[in-house]
Amino acid sequence: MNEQTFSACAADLAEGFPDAEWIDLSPGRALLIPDWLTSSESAAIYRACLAQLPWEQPEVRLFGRQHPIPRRHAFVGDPDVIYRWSGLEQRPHPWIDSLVILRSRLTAAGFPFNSMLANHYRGGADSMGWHADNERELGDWPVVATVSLGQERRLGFKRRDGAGRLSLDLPDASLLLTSGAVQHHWLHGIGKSARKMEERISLTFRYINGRYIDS
Ligand SMILES: O=C(O)CCC(=O)C(=O)O
Ligand SMILES: [Fe+2]
Repeated sequence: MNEQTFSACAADLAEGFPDAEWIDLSPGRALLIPDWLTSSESAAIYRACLAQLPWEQPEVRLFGRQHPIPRRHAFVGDPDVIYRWSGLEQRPHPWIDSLVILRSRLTAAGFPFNSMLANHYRGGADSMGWHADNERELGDWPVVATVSLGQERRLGFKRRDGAGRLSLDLPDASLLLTSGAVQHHWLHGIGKSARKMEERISLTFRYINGRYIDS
C-alpha cells in the first residue's frame, strides 16, 4: 500500500477516535489510536490468545551462536501464507475467533492483512531487538498494524541513517499503524526494562505476498 493510500485510510479511521495521534517518521508516518479497543475487549482477546495460540520460543542464529528469542511468538495466517523470518520458516496457525474480528475491523478500514505474528513479552526482561519488517514477502510498502494488549511497553524507532530517533509508549488496547516507508528508513525494537512489568501481547498484522505451493 503506497503512502497516499495509507494516509487516506488512516485519516478516515482517525476521525472516529479523537485521541488518535499522528507520528512523524519521515518519509513515512504512523497513526497511534490509544483506545482502539475497549479494555474489556482487550482483556478478552489477551486471554483467548494466551490460551489458544501455539506459543513457541525458537532459537535463532546470532553472531554465529544459537540463542532462544527473548520472548515467545506465534504465527497465524491464511493456509497458503508462509513467512521466512530470521532463517525460520513460519507456517501459519489458523485464525482464532477473536483475531478474525480484529482482522475484519482492519479490513473494513481499508487495511487488508492475511497473517499476524503475535509476540508475548512475559516481563521486562523480554524484548525485541532493532529490526525492520521489510522481508521481500511483505512487498514494497509493508504496512504493519500492531495491537497492544496488557502491559504498556516502549517501542523505540531509530533512522537507519542516524538522522532521527524517537520512542512511543504503546498502551493496552491501542492500535499502531505504520506506513511502508517507515520499514525502509527506520528500525524499531522493544528494549528490556529493569522495572517490574506485567505481561504484554502484541499482535502484528501483515500482508504477505509470497504464496507457497506445497508439492
Ligand atoms: O511488540 C511490538 O510492539 C513490536 C513487534 C514487532 O516489531 C514485530 O513483531 O515485528
Ligand atoms: Fe517489527
